[in-house]
Amino acid sequence: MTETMIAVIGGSGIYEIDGLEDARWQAVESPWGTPSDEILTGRLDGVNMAFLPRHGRGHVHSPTTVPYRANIDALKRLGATDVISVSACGSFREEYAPGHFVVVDDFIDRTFAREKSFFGSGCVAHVSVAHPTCPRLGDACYTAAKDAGITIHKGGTYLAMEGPQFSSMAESKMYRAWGCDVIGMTNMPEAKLAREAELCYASIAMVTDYDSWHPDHGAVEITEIIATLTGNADKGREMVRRLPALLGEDRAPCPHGCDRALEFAIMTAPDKRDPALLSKLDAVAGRML
Ligand SMILES: CSC[C@H]1O[C@H](OP(=O)(O)O)[C@H](O)[C@@H]1O
Ligand SMILES: Nc1ncnc2[nH]cnc12
Repeated sequence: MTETMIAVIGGSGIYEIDGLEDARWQAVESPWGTPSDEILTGRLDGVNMAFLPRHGRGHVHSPTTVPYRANIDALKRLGATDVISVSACGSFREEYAPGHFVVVDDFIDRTFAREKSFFGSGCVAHVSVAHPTCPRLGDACYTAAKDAGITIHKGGTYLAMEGPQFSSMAESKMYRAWGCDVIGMTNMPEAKLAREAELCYASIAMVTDYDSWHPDHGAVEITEIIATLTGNADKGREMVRRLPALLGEDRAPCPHGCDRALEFAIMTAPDKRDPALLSKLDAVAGRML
């Protein structure tokens, strides 16, 4: 058994969580750069918690400039075992209405201006992201949200776009035709990096709008998104408050293998590995190096 640490990455509109015992914001240094902000740590119902505002307090980072590698590395360094991403999103389905939550279980990654891996020349690794989220963690979020009276849907494919502009109507219709359910700008490469770092990752998408495909709704307006976000953010915090009781203080190995993702992934021969890269990989892959 390992001691659980639930890390929450708060998206647009979620810059803090309340109710933590021994709460303190702490700076965590990472060889992958400076994380989006300090990390709020504490305990909730006896379980270790960490909270990181993805865009930084005051919303400093755009979806492209969020330091995804530093964020995931810093959470791993602190001892996180489970990462829950809570994000605003647009919806491609009539029944996934603004104010509803979706447990995302797959992604299409259309981002193109971000560093997507901890690995590379000098230490090459290929992890599987066939199933990019953790069903155990997603199920706990679903139960927590239901218990909090939130309308939540199980399962959805999230289209990760580069942004920062919203999609054109033609793009929106195309993503819908591809079978995508929701759209946002931040869950990639975050989910891929969490897998490389052997962290369980669940994504809860909070619907704020119908993107631009819907004939009865106009273009996405940031003012409308912000209005919906305010209500969603309170619900998101309600869901988080219920998670420690569901996940527990100690954690059995992940039945889906998220915590063993690197086991056969590293390709580079030990004598060909770059010592400088290996030293940066101490937290993410130290177990395997
Ligand atoms: C505020 S609307 C656009 C913005 O909101 C989402 O951010 P996050 O995923 O961090 O909640 C979306 O991905 C865009 O970055
Ligand atoms: N329609 C949308 N497209 C991309 N990111 C979003 N975040 C919230 N709504 C969005």
